[in-house]
Amino acid sequence: MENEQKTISILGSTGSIGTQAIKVCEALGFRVRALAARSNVSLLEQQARRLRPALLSVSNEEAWRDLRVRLADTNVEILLGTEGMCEIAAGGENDLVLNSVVGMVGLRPTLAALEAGKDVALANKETLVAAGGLVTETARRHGARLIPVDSEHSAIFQCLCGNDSKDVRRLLLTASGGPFFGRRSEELEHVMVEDALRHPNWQMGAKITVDCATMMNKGLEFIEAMWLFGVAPEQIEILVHRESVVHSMVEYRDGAVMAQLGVPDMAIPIQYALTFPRRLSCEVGTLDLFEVGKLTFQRPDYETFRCLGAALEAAKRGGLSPCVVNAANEAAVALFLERKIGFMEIARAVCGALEEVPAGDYESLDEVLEAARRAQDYVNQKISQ
Ligand SMILES: NC(=O)C1=CN([C@@H]2O[C@H](COP(=O)(O)OP(=O)(O)OC[C@H]3O[C@@H](n4cnc5c(N)ncnc54)[C@H](OP(=O)(O)O)[C@@H]3O)[C@@H](O)[C@H]2O)C=CC1
Ligand SMILES: CC(=O)[C@@H](O)[C@H](O)COP(=O)(O)O
Ligand SMILES: [Mn+2]
Repeated sequence: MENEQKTISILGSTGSIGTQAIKVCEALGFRVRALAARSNVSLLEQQARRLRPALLSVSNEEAWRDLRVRLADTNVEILLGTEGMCEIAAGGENDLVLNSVVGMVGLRPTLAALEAGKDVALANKETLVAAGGLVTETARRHGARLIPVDSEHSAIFQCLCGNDSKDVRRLLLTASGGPFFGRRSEELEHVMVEDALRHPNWQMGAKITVDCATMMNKGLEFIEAMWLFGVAPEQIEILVHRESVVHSMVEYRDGAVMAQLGVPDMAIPIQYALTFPRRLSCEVGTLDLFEVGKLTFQRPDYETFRCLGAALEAAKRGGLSPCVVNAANEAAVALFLERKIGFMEIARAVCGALEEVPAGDYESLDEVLEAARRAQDYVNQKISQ
C-alpha cells in the first residue's frame, strides 16, 4: 500500500522541524492527533484550524488562556505545561510521537511516550544527551523504538540497513563547521548574534544554529550517536565536510564504508522517520553532483571550538557529565541570544561547568533534573559575577 495512514502527535509543532513535519504529514495524508508548543499561540491556532487535532498543549498559563479564547468555537482540548506534553505523548491513539521541541524540556515527554510503548521520532537531541542511558533503557523495557530525525543520525540509521552495531568499526559523523570555520578564537570574541545565526547550509531554529556556530551541535550529536547506535566514543570520528551533502557514514569491520547523500533538506529525514521502513516520494530538489563538483573532508579545530572538546570529554566521563554540559550550554546560549554574554562566553560556561559542577553516576530522572539545575545555576551565577 503506497499510503498507509498513520496518526502522529507533534511536540514543537511551531518550530523549524515541527512546521516541516506538518507539511510532510499533509503530503502523506497522515492524521495529526495533537500539537504542542511553548507560546506561539497564533501559529498554533492556524495549525489547529487546518489540521483539526484533538489536543493542543502550551507551556505557559498566559498562552493557555489565550488559546482557549481563540479556539472557543472548536472542541479541541487545550492542555498545559510539561504535563500536557506528557499526556499527548503517552496518548493511546498515537502511532508515533515526533519530539521536535528544543532543549531538555523534551526529556519527560520522550520518556512518557516510551513508557506507554509508543515509538518516538526524535529530533530533540538534548533528550539523549541529558539522559541517554535512562531513555534507551526505557525504550528497551517497553518495546518502543527511537527513530532518528537528526540528519546525521538518520543517515547512519539508513547506512546501517538493519545491520547490528557489532559489525560497525566506526561511525563517520560529518559537520559543516558552521559560519566560523577557519577562524581563530581571538577573531570570535566580538561576533554578533546575527553572525552566529548565519549557518552556511541549513535554515534552523536559533538555539541549534548557535550550537552549530560553536560546534557544540556536533558534540551533542556525538553523544546522541553513542546512545542511538550503541557505540563507544572511540568508534566515532568527526569530519568537517563544508558541503553538507554527505550526511554521515558507517565504516563496517570489513572496511566497507556506506554513506548517505542528499540535498540539505530536513524533509527527507523527517519523512523517513515517519514512514520507516518504507520510502515514499518526497518533494525535494534532486542532488546534482556535477554542480557540487567535489566533496571535501577536514579535521575539526578543537582549539577554537572548545565546546566540541568539552562534549567529547563529557561523553568519555559518562554519568551526569553529558547532562551538565548540555544544561550549561542551554543556559549560555539563551544568554547569548539575549545579548547578555559574548559568543566565546558560551564555551567558557560549558568548559567551566564540566570541571566544576559535580556529575557522578545516576539512576533516576530526578538526579538528571537536579544535575541540569546545578549546571544552569552555575552558568547564571558565573555570568552575574
Ligand atoms: N531545525 C533543524 O533543522 C534541526 C533541528 N534539530 C533538533 O530539533 C529540535 C528542534 O529544533 P528547531 O525546530 O530548529 O527549533 P525551533 O526553535 O525552531 O522550535 C522549537 C519548538 O519547540 C517549542 N518549545 C520550545 N520550548 C518549549 C517548551 N518549554 N515547552 C514546549 N515547547 C517548547 C517551540 O514553541 P514556540 O514556537 O511556541 O516557542 C517550537 O515549537 C532541537 O532539539 C534541535 O537540536 C535536529 C536536526 C535539525
Ligand atoms: C540539519 C541538521 O541535522 C543539523 O544538526 C545540521 O547537521 C547542523 O549542521 P552542523 O552542526 O554540521 O553545522
Ligand atoms: Mn544534525
